[in-house]
Amino acid sequence: MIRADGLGYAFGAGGAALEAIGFALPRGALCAVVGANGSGKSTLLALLAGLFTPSAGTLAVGGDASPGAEEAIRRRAALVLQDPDQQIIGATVEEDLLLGLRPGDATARGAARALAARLGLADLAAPVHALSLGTRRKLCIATALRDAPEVLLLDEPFAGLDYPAIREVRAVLAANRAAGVTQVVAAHDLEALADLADRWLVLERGRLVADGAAEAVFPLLRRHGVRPPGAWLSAHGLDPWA
Ligand SMILES: Nc1ncnc2c1ncn2[C@@H]1O[C@H](COP(=O)(O)OP(=O)(O)OP(=O)(O)O)[C@@H](O)[C@H]1O
Repeated sequence: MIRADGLGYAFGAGGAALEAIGFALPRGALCAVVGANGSGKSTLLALLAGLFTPSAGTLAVGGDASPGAEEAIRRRAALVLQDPDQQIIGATVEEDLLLGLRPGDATARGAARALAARLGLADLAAPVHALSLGTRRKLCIATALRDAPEVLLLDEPFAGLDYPAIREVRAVLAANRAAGVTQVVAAHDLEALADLADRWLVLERGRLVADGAAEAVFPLLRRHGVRPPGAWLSAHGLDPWA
C-alpha cells in the first residue's frame, strides 16, 4: 500500500528534514513512527498525506507515486494533526463533520452521523470551542474517516488525552485495522501503541535508523532518544529513566 524509496525532504535551503528513507507497508498495517523531537515524524506524515512533494526519491501510496501524484494521494490518505484546533473548521460538531457534503446527500450525511455516534460524539449540536481536547481529537478522527480513506495518518493522537479518551482512540485504531485501513501513527509516548502497532519505524535526525516488529526495535529505542514502553522496560529489568 505504501512504499518509500530513497525518500527525502528539505524545507527550503535548510538541511534535509528527511533523507534516504526506504520502507514498504502492506494494506492494513498499523505502523508507529517514533523518534525524538525534530527527527522528521510530522514531515513524513505530511509526505504520506500528499501535502509535500519529495525533494528526493519516490513515495507510492496505493497506485499513485509522488513526485507527481500528490493530489491523487490526498484522495487516498487523511491526516489527523496533533492540534485539533488547526483542523476543525465548523462551529459545531455536526457542522464540522458534514462540511463539504451536499445538503441533499442523505446517505453520506447519515453515514457521517453514524460514524460520530460510533466515536461517542453524542451531542452533534455542541459548539466545538466547548469540547474537551479528547472530544475535539475524536471529531478530527471522525472527519478524517468520513470519506473512507485507504490510509489514515495520525500525529500524536494520544497526546494530552485522559485514560478513557486514550482507550476510545485505541478502539478506533483497532477497528480501522480490522477494516483494512492502513494506519501510520507518529508518537513520542509509546505506552498506548505498544501492543497495537505491528510495525515500528524509528527516525533520528531525518534518517530511518530502525524498522521492524516490536521485539527487534524496542531494544534499540533508547540509543535513538526514544523511551521504550514501561512494560517492556520492567520485563527486561531496566531502570525506566536510566
Ligand atoms: N516549516 C518548517 N520550516 C523549516 N524547517 C522545518 C519546518 N518544519 C519542520 N522543520 C524542521 O524539519 C525537521 C523535522 O521536523 P518534524 O516536525 O518533521 O519533526 P518531528 O519528529 O515531527 O518533531 P516533533 O516531535 O517535535 O513534533 C526539524 O529539524 C524541524 O526543525
